[in-house]
Amino acid sequence: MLRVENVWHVYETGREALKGVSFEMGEEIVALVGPNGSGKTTLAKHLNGLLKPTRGRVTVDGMDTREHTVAELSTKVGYVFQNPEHMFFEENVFREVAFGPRNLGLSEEEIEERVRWALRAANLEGYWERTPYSMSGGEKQRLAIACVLAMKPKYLILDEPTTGLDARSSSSVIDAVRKLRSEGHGILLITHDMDLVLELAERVLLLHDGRKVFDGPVEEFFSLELHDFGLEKPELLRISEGAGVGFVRSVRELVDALAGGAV
Ligand SMILES: Nc1ncnc2c1ncn2[C@@H]1O[C@H](COP(=O)(O)OP(=O)(O)OP(=O)(O)O)[C@@H](O)[C@H]1O
Repeated sequence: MLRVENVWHVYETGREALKGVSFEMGEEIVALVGPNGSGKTTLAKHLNGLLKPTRGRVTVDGMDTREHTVAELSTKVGYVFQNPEHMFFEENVFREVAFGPRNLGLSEEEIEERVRWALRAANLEGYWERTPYSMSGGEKQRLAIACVLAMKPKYLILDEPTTGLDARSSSSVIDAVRKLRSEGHGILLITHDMDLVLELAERVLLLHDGRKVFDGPVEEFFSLELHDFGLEKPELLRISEGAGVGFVRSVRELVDALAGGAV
């Protein structure tokens, strides 16, 4: 369980980026949303100890982040940053994914097993010899996920994992996230993409000016006045509501609902 208890974060500039945020998450897909500057990144960085609370407490499966190093916490919480291409420096995918486990001092056999597993989970089987810089945006995004997964973290933080990707690449990333969820990982998705929230999230956490203003199911989130938070309802929902169908999560559900209504 990731547990955030009444966390305040004040940067050296005096900026109060988090003002008493509390939440918990387990093995689920939670979308962390909110306007620019609302505190999403600041909150996410508390979950793997990159930032420590000014006040309050953060625990990762009972480990207080103040009492553990980022290296220790990174085996529990993996953070995939935005624009991951700047992360790669090895000559091939195998070496890139093996880098983290190698630093853990694991045997060559165990390293290879982890790389194999991580590449499979990220839908990158058969990419061992590829050079990271020759890969597409979607492949790089999945490679970044594989690198973090090879540390076998229980929880994953994904920062805008589909931004800038075409539909096909996005859906590979989405498939990879679903697969991880079904294998017992908890995933925190930081995003401005409301279509992605609708498609993938099980729960939504909305921040506004450093405060948690909503924490609940996706359907309830989309019934909020999202304009007040600089967010837009997905087109799919606007169409389904216009058609009198109500809440749907995919084009397929919309079509089924319309077909059902017509019978
Ligand atoms: N290192 C820092 N020093 C001082 N202030 C910071 C620092 N990092 C972030 N802030 C401020 O803290 C507030 C929250 O920033 P944060 O990056 O957490 O927001 P965000 O919701 O992730 O925004 P975005 O959607 O733009 O990525 C903002 O006002 C930001 O300017």
